Amino acid sequence: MAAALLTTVTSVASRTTATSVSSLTTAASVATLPTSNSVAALAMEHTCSGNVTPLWTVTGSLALVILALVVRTGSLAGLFGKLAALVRSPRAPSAASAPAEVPEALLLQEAYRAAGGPCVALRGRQLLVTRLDVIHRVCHDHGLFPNRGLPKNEKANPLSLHLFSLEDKRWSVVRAVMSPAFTQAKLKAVFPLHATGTLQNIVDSTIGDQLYADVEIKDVMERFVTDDVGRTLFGVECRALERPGNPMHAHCAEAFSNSAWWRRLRQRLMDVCPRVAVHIPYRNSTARFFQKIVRDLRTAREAKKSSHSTLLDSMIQAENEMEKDAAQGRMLRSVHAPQMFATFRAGFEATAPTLAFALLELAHNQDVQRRLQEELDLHAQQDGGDAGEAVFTAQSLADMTYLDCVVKETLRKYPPNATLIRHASSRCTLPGTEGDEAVTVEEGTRLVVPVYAVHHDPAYFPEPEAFRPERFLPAAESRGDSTVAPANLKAYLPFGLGRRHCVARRFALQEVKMGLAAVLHRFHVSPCAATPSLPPPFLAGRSIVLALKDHCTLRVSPRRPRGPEPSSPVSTVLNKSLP
Ligand code: HEM
Repeated sequence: MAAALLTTVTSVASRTTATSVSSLTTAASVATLPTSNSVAALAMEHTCSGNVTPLWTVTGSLALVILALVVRTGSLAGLFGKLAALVRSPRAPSAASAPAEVPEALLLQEAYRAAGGPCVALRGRQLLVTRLDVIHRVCHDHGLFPNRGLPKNEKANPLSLHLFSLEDKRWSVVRAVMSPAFTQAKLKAVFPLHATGTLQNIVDSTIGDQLYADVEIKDVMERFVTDDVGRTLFGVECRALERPGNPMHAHCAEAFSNSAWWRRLRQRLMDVCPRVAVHIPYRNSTARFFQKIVRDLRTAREAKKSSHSTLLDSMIQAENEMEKDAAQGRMLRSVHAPQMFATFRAGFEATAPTLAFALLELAHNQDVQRRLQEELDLHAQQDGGDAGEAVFTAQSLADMTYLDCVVKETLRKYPPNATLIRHASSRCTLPGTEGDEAVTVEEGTRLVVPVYAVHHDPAYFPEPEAFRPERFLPAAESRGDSTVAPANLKAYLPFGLGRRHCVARRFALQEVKMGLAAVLHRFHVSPCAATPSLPPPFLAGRSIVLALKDHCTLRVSPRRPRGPEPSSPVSTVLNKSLP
């Protein structure tokens, strides 16, 4: 079945474009390279890999860009100044390792620390919101700050129609359709489908007969979440764990990478001239890839070959219910592929890094790892099996307090979405507090919430650079450990706030816990010569996502004898369409 789906997905790509197979190979080869951009950068920088964009579109767009820059800078000299700045930019390839390369989260942290009031003006029409009460006010005021206001061009990039960038009415319709897919009941139903058995087997086979193996854990986790999201949310087997370079994984990796020059140019132009930047055409084999998969899945679902109700089922059902409102039905139909793409990419950009950061910390903090493994062993026994398989029920996962603390502490120290963004829909005033003057916010201003800086503020989380899961223990279980004061928990924002908070929060937590439990119940992790020290270097660039700059290699050794291989619980619904 693995090979079958792989062939399907490849054939989807190969029918799409003559060059897409080789482009997938290229994409596969960058799958383990440092990445950049974000779920949100989906909106800022919707990237697609694949076939070569016609020369005339590139030329035309460049001419347009140059013209717009001349207009904007006022003169040719000004334009050359801007271009020189672009070339000197820390993100230009020639300056890839320039010392000036600072991740955005750290730049915002500097501004946050230096701030004297509740807001600090940033470049362009942006305000950094630094005070907690103002942050909460902004994020909860859906009337004044309903959207993120991210630049987009839906025509040039059909994948941009995902929930993160949708606005107003379209956002509320799609959000209402997606939310029920992440209820407690739905998550319980998909519980047995998590790809944890495959994850254990892959690590196992990497170690083979040796005592240990040095494993690039970031790549393994990216492939795990690709398989996991495929199974649990879409009912498909992606087999990314078994087949590195699998097209689904490759498309996500390529979309997340910053390797193409035109993508870097577009990204730089977003700073200077966003309205022009969004007109630089996108390559869209990734869009066609996801559109084709959605079509195939739709056909399979209609023929009732589905094994369980998926996120896509919810979307199709909602679309069918919109018969009375044809325009809305059409709108929903047009957003299936973007949601699917964004869902896979969110796993890639948020869930997988969380797993990698957690394992990196646990490798460096052996006492924390030991305590967590004691808890895992205890619950595995209670669940009736300790033969080397991670046997956890939904209930035992919910009962593991220390696992919960480890995940919370990981997300505090390394919030994958290191910045929240809101866009002022009209002119308004944020009332001053604690003696500060009120701040007037002009319509169209972007409000920036520096989550990373808040999470590292010792006023809320003492010794913020220490990895101390105990700080999140419930008071009754803290055994004298100092825990976060309830008032300071308002500073904990890994999934955002208000009506635009992460729609998949519960699912993401379940997936991270399942992944961690699977690895640590069976294996022990420790640092090796190639392991990054703490804090690890972060990827630089204009991105709201906090990502590891380099590989994350850890020494992994088995804790006990290995168990039998589990079989797949998911019917491969794409199977019939395979050659
Ligand atoms: C550890 C994993 C994850 C973290 C820490 C995370 C965090 C976030 C954050 C901070 C936001 C912005 C919230 C705001 O602006 O207030 C967000 C939005 C979003 N996330 Fe997640 N996320 C994670 C995983 C996922 C996954 C796996 C999915 C998809 C299945 C997902 C789908 C989304 C969507 C669609 C939005 C936009 C929501 C909207 O605008 O209505 N996230 N996420």
